[in-house]
Amino acid sequence: MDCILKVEHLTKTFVSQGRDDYTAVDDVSFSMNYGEKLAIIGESGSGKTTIVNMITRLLDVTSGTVYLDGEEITNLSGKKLKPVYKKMQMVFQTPTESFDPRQTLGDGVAESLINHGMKRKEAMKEAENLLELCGLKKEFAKRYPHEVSGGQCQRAAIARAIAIKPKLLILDEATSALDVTVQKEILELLERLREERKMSYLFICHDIALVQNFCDRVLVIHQGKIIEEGSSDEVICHPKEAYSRRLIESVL
Ligand SMILES: Nc1ncnc2c1ncn2[C@@H]1O[C@H](COP(=O)(O)OP(=O)(O)OP(=O)(O)O)[C@@H](O)[C@H]1O
Repeated sequence: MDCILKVEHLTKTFVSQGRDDYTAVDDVSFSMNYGEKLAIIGESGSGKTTIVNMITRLLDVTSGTVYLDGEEITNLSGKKLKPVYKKMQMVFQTPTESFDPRQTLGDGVAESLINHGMKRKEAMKEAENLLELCGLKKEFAKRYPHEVSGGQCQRAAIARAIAIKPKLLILDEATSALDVTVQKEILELLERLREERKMSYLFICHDIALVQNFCDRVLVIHQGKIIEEGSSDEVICHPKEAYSRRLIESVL
């Protein structure tokens, strides 16, 4: 298989007592090539995070199939997910919340290396190197999450996500909280890592300019369905669907 990620007929229906069933994701299929930068755009509530949560196995699928690097991962759980998370990592919007406040950033980055078999001393050294690679001085390894800025914490979150050399990074609004300069630096860092490590990026993003400048391809989601897909330039400059046009006009 020549794609890092392939999802087929992915569907999620939320069933809660006393409420009507709600299908948040409805028969979504797409694939991503190695080294590709794909964006999913859609208004709030359209199902983007639900798709990501199913891909990352934070949420069970109602139906459909997920393949990562040629292997089906749809129903894996527990220990079987360890090799999956070696290939796929996530970066979220609020990095401060994803680090343990009682641990230094160095400990946070080293943790995943230790979990994957590296000795602690070696992992701490590697954590410093990773922080440096992500544009933070080694000293930041000794700082706690509340002692750094949002942008610095996001760099540390990227350092942690790339520590075990994943092939796919999923970024859910990962640069939304950052100012334009920091955002630009982080995107440059991601591009460098992509070239060096052939990584693929799945972006969940409201920032159309970022999608156009950074991503190769875009999926437009409306009410849980893909309603349009194509190259970033095609979809953003010449959307075919009225919904895509409205969405793009509303955020530009
Ligand atoms: N656990 C749940 N139970 C019931 N409905 C849910 C649950 N989680 C999400 N939903 C609903 O599913 C729909 C899709 O939500 P989702 O979080 O995937 O949207 P989104 O596109 O990521 O939105 P945003 O851009 O605001 O993060 C929403 O209508 C949401 O209310």
